[in-house]
Amino acid sequence: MGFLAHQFPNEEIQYFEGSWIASTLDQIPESCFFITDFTKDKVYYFKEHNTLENLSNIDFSFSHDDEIFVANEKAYLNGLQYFIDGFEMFGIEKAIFSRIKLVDREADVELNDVFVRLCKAYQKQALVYFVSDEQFGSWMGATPETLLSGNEQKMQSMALAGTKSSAEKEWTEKEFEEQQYVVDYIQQKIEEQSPGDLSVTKAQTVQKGAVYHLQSDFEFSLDKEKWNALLQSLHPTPAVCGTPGDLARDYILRNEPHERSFYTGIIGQKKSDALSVYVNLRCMQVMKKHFALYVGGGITLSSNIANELQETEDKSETLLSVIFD
Ligand SMILES: C=C(O[C@H]1C=CC=C(C(=O)O)[C@@H]1O)C(=O)O
Repeated sequence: MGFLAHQFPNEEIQYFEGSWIASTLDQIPESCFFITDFTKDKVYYFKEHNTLENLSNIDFSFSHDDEIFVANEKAYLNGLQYFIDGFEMFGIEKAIFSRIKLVDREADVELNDVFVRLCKAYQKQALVYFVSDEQFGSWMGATPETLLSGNEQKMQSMALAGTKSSAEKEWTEKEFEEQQYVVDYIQQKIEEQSPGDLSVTKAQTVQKGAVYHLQSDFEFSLDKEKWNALLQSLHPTPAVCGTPGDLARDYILRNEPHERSFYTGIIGQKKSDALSVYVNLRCMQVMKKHFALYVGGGITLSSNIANELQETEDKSETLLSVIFD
């Protein structure tokens, strides 16, 4: 049996029991909740059987600890230096490098409580979700990054990048540069679909959980027939992949020591007249004995590896603060 619980921003939590069906992004039903991995090779949509009251007393599927590779901090720093050193040779301007942070999952930490706390903490600004199935184990997250949402009147997207841990810190050129890559990419992909009236806001500082980012918002109108094409071409943006996109994608797949799985994939809901689709950030795989938190950061030639490590620690606070309430 598969499970799904979600809370879209400013909506109620909903809990379901049902089946997760393997598919492709082109073939998922017109109305469904779906999740993909980073490469979009693995796509699952949910077929609901029943609604549930909560996630208590359910026999979920969990991955075993030896199913994922976790680099320690020293290995992450060495890997990141090697990653940056290859940029010039491989023509990479920006790419995201990620790591898995493992924390113990004590037997007395109730998953239902963690999920409800996550929903309360991020009620207004994230898609909070829990998915579970024997095909992929259990995942939970609170992602603040809209990929594509809206309806036949107005569509929205978002360029979210650059991170700082406090409001007082100043942004540097590095963060403006990495966010601008995302703005340019999203703008180009939207314009390729010839929308009416595209507007893009200037980068603004926004707080998302434990960290602050630079965010630009896109608003436009687009015929429903073009939604799927835009969704396909938008992901992965340079907020989770890099520039140039194809090179960065291959570079990430060759150089990160772990599989990203659902982290930085797509997650959300399609309906016949509306879309609400996110990039899967600030998420974790719930293992038998651990929570495996996936966190990464945008790397450019001006990145400092110690600062990047700290940034992944800061981002992991979004989930850690609710696991250990
Ligand atoms: C890849 C992640 O964040 C992205 C979104 C916002 C800021 C980011 C950054 O500052 O690097 C990343 O592009 C992550 O949280 O794992």
